[in-house]
Amino acid sequence: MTTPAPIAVALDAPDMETAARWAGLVTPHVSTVKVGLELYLRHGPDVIASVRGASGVQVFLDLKLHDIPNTVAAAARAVARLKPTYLTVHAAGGPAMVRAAVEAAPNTQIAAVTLLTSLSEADLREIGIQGPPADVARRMAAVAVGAGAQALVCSPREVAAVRAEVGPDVTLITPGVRPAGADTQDQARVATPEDAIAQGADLLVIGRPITGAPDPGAAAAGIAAALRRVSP
Ligand SMILES: O=C(O)c1cc(=O)[nH]c(=O)n1[C@@H]1O[C@H](COP(=O)(O)O)[C@@H](O)[C@H]1O
Repeated sequence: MTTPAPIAVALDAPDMETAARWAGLVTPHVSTVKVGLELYLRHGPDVIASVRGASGVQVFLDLKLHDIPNTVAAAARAVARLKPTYLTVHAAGGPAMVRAAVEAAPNTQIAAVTLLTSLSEADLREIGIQGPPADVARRMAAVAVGAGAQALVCSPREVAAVRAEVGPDVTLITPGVRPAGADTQDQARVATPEDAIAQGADLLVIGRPITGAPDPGAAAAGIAAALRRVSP
């Protein structure tokens, strides 16, 4: 039995049955499954037990909390009892907000999202964020880690810059991952799974390239095998 690959499969499904089926198919091959807004807003906490099953797979709860510190602390406390391995917040909420989440969920790694992978450089200019994405991601990363975040979410294009900023002890998580030749869909700053690992990512978030495949289990196994070839 090979070790599961450092992949979090984004279970962006319309219903719990589909999510649980995908989780069952990919779980032998990957370390983690991710529950996001669509599933959590539809089904609430029940979805966590459903995708976790009996497998012991790690659960990543991606709610991207972003509000005043008091509200984020209360929300983080409310989901901490579900024991997710990771919980996302937006780094742009600022240091007091990130710290509030960290303190409210001491047994969960708070993963601060630096800069959404769907934003292009033109989008960033339009919303008034100046400078190359790597510089912006580094600044966000430094603030979030200074506030106690144990993990960061960034594009694989910026993961090397973020690693240089925060050092080896922070878990770097990269969505915006597409196998060579795959459709990028609404993702703007992407790289292949092999490149993301080579640039220093610890955990790759991959959704539609796996869940949209005719056989999600085989797709996950294929990407896991490709990763083992670059990082045995
Ligand atoms: O926090 C995230 O997981 C996240 C941050 C980010 O910057 N970009 C991003 O795509 N994600 C999530 O990662 C997943 C990517 O899914 P695919 O584009 O289908 O591979 C989705 O569930 C997104 O919500």
